[in-house]
Amino acid sequence: MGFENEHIVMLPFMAQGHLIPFLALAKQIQQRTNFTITIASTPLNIQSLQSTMATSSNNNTIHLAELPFCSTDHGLPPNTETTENLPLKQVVNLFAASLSLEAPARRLISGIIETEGRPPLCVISDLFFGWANDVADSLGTVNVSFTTGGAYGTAAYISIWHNLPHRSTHEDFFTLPGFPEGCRFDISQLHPFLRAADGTDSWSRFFQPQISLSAKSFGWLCNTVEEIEPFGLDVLRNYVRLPVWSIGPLIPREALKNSSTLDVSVSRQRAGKKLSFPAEKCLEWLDSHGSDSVIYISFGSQNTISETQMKELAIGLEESGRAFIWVIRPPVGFDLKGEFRAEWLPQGFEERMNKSKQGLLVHNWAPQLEILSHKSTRVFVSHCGWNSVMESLSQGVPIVGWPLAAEQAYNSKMLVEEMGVSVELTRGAQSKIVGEEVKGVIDLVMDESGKGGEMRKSAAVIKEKIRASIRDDDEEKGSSVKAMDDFVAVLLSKRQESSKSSNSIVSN
Ligand SMILES: O=c1ccn([C@@H]2O[C@H](COP(=O)(O)OP(=O)(O)O[C@H]3O[C@H](CO)[C@@H](O)[C@H](O)[C@H]3O)[C@@H](O)[C@H]2O)c(=O)[nH]1
Repeated sequence: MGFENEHIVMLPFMAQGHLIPFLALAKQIQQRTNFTITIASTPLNIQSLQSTMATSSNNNTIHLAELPFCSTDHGLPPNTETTENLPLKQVVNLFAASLSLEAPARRLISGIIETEGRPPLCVISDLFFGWANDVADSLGTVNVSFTTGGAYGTAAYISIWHNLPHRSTHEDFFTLPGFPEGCRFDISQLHPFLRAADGTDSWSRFFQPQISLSAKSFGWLCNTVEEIEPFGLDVLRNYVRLPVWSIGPLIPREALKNSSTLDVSVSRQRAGKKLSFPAEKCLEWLDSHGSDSVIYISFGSQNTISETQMKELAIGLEESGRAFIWVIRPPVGFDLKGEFRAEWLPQGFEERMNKSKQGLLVHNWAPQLEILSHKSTRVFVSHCGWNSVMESLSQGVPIVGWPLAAEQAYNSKMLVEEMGVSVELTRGAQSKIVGEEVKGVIDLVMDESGKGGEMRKSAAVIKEKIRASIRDDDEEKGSSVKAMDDFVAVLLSKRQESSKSSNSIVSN
């Protein structure tokens, strides 16, 4: 049986922070093995992936398949198929709606079996799609869960959902099953939805069963690197008791070379996004600033901060006198797709920043990886979404954390305590923060002789470890390359075993 004819079906959750690494994973597996990959998602996500792939080469064996989905059937606004632009309180409806993909996914895989005469080698499903285990199992294949988060953050997040540890503490902190006793988590590191969770609310009703089902998968893939998260991987492996292959970073290889700035076409090949501001202009703006002088600020694809916080962040940035690029969206409580209003910022802020060239406000979406890889970028003020973390560290850029939701607070904790590459400015969209504190943290991280210099050195070490993990030459293979090879070999030997046993059943 020719292994080159193998087929893998991928089922990503509907969010940019998941679709981007899923597509990168598909490309990596495809380039390494020549397998056929089918990524299946809802129609609008498939359209967006299609436009992404139209700009990149070498994807002739990555197929896209639509799974029928109508957002209004699930109480979501019309044409809403991702978390982007969806207020956080409605994101839970999208999670619940994702359960409706089980039946079409099953039909899709059955169709593949009919055409190819055998089941796909495996299904790779999002960690949040535990239902894919049952689909794979009943159709004669295996499901592998892919966490688009890091090991530490994922371990903390799943343990919190399983155990709801805050329900049994009266303190401001809690310990977490799976983590050593001495590793304490603060109640403020729980998003208000999680703090209110008691097992009967709509978030718990989705996460608890889906994560438990994913813990029954054949194994897990994790978008991290063995050498940068030894502790997190230990905790995760002990907790799920499954093979966990760390195959990150899922970042275009062009961004991991030692040359300088990336070509702007990379962002078009990643998100299929229409950049609201020409990417070339961002890079020109960065070119006009000195090396290591610019602060980059972004809260990912789906989070935003409050109006008061936005004003204070603006005040702090202006008073710091430092150059910055800020990817800015309407604050919490406003239509995220709507026009940006100047009243959300201090009076005359954007004009002053444009005129003095101190700051560039990019509305909605920026070419993030290109900005991070530019020599002028010095530090990233980030919500600590895992893709942002990996992108920043792969460029040796230290982080100022402002975690907002999901597992971001645990990513931030790990960046501070385990890696020493970050300081946390504040957490949540409800915290009180004043401009002076923002300025204080900026001064701290820009100071090369103190904390800022230490963070930068640690980030440079992590960058080298990330780059070494993808080394793939005759002398040496990096850990992520070995993990990917091992993952594929294990699946193929499972396939051989099952075809041997079905042959022996036939001959008996
Ligand atoms: O203006 C922008 C904003 C984002 N991005 C890209 O979009 C992705 C954003 O991903 P991430 O940083 O992980 O943030 P989220 O979109 O918030 O990601 C979700 O998914 C992640 C992976 O599971 C989780 O770690 C986060 O908590 C969760 O919110 C990254 O690749 C960015 O480069 C851009 O290119 N331009």
